Amino acid sequence: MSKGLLIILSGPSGVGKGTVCTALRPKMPELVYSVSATTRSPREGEENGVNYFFKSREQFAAMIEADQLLEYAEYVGNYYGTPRDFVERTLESGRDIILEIEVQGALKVKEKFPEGIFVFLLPPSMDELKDRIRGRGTEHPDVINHRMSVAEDEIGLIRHYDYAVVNDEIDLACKRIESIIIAEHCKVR
Ligand SMILES: Nc1ncnc2c1ncn2[C@@H]1O[C@H](COP(=O)(O)OP(=O)(O)OP(=O)(O)O)[C@@H](O)[C@H]1O
Ligand SMILES: Nc1nc2c(ncn2[C@@H]2O[C@H](COP(=O)(O)O)[C@@H](O)[C@H]2O)c(=O)[nH]1
Repeated sequence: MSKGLLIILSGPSGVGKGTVCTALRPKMPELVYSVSATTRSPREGEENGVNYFFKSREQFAAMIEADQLLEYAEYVGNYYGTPRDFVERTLESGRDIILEIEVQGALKVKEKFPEGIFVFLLPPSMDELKDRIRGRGTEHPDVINHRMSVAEDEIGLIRHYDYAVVNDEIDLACKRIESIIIAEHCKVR
């Protein structure tokens, strides 16, 4: 049996990665979604094991020490990482898996899995990005400013990705990602 595809979806905070993944689920029910570990506090409505595995800094450090993370990064004051076992088992079973992660982590995945499919989600404009992250209403204004300043650097690393997808309209962005995955399955390897 051939291995599944590893799809990495990155892009600046607030561009709509989570929204696009949620919209993609009913369209691509066979696609598996990786749940990350983080030291960030849960937002209202977020559930442990569903949105993230919420960890203390000590617990996260223990996961690093035990080599349980495929990649991890510190992002705007918190740690985020991808549990390794789940990703590896999913790929071995022939299923495709998508990681929704920030850019430093994506570049670490690329070192280990250069055959991964690296997709960068772009906002229609930087003003729209700021409106989206503000409009979500989940972060303190200082954190929004910090995330926006990181966003410029993140977009500067787009050359390391295989595909750039503009998230102008959610349905269109989903279709573009769906088309990329279908095309990657048709690729002669
Ligand atoms: N195409 C779109 N048009 C308008 N609003 C959008 C679009 N996509 C997402 N949004 C809105 O933008 C906000 C941020 O989206 P979302 O939380 O999915 O971003 P994210 O990239 O996952 O952010 P983070 O990296 O911080 O987790 C949400 O309020 C969402 O409803
Ligand atoms: N390197 C990783 N980045 C991750 C992971 N899981 C999520 N993220 C990214 O962190 C930022 C902030 O997320 P938020 O939920 O606090 O808004 C965002 O870009 C996520 O995509 C991970 O496992 N590794």
